[in-house]
Amino acid sequence: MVIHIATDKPYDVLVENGALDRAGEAVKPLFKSGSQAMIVSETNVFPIYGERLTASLTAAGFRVSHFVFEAGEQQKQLSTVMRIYEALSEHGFTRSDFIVTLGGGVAGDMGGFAAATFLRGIDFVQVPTSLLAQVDASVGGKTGVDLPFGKNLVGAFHQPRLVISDPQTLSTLPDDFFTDGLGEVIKYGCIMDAELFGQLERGEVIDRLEETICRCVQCKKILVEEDTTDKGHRMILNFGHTFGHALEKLTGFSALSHGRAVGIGMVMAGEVGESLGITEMGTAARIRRVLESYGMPVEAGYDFAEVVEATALDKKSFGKTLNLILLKTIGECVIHPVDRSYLVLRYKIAAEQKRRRK
Ligand SMILES: NC(=O)c1ccc[n+]([C@@H]2O[C@H](COP(=O)([O-])OP(=O)(O)OC[C@H]3O[C@@H](n4cnc5c(N)ncnc54)[C@H](O)[C@@H]3O)[C@@H](O)[C@H]2O)c1
Ligand SMILES: O=C(O)C(=O)C[C@@H](O)[C@H](O)[C@H](O)COP(=O)(O)O
Ligand SMILES: [Zn+2]
Repeated sequence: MVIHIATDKPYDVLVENGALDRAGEAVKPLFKSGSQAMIVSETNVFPIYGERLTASLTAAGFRVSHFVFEAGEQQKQLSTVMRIYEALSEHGFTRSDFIVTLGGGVAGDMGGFAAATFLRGIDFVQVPTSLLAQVDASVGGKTGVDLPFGKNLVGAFHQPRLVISDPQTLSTLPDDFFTDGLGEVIKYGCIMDAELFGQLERGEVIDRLEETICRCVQCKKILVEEDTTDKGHRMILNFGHTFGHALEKLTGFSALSHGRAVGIGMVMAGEVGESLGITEMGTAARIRRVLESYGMPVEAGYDFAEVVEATALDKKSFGKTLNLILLKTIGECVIHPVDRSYLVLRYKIAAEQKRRRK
């Protein structure tokens, strides 16, 4: 299936079994013959898929090099980007050359950021290989890296020229990371696709993987086309992320992976929404149950005030006001501005009331 993303610089998302081996022919019409392509990938994925991707791009007439970094979120930082710049410089990359990111969201975000900034912007193509990257990270042009002060704090909007998603690559994805991808799938169900949420509750999505990937990309397409630079409605894609990103920061970007952190963040956002009278009662419990059914954690393990404090640099904050993404009900979202201190107070009162009711 091909999903067209009609942003200022439009592009296609190709979701197709076997697409990896057809990457060269898919990319060929987009770039001049003889251009250079650098595959930016990491130590788990490149050994499995690097050779096939290189062969396909070479057969299409491109000169192919690669940059491979140590896998993991902890490498999603500026020092790794610096090493990508070095590699691009050594190979004499010019503005007619391009990067091909191969891997999960880490390779995509960081390789995309290198592309956004090297020579003030060169093109890139995403070849996502994790569920999380196929359903979410490879689409929409958010690129960037983490800082010790917070998640994705340095970045740029830079849309890829093409996304090549091959669901067959998920056959080698470790179960734990597959589960992580489900965290973002659950998010799509929560924010705008109640039917998808129902499928998740009934345990139906794993047998319909290709359909699920396309369904999530279709949701993201709507939001990215409407609000490419994340100033308005696109912010709902951050449901669960305010608290999730805070938890990733508190755990040093190592102990808690993105999908799981977002899962806990969605439960927290559900509870906050209920305590503010915005979210239909029982919604947080539904999110909690669905996460638990896929073996995901649901408790933060931190005091609520500490988590709120760690949201200080959230990109949806304006001064002391934090734009929280809350649900009205499953499948329906609102952007709700709150004062941080009020949030802590209101949450404490609701928790106390809940404790007394028990
Ligand atoms: N830009 C966006 O819109 C966006 C959206 C969501 C998440 N993200 C970012 O994405 C990152 C998380 O992505 P992720 O979960 O893919 O993490 P990841 O890139 O670290 O990949 C997860 C793990 O799976 C391994 N892996 C990936 N594909 C594999 C395959 N096919 N076979 C074997 N191993 C494979 C990786 O080596 C890694 O160990 C976070 O940094 C998050 O902030 C970005
Ligand atoms: O594409 C978006 O918009 C998203 O918010 C998708 C999120 O799943 C993703 O984790 C994104 O990287 C969050 O970006 P941030 O800029 O809010 O850190
Ligand atoms: Zn996310």
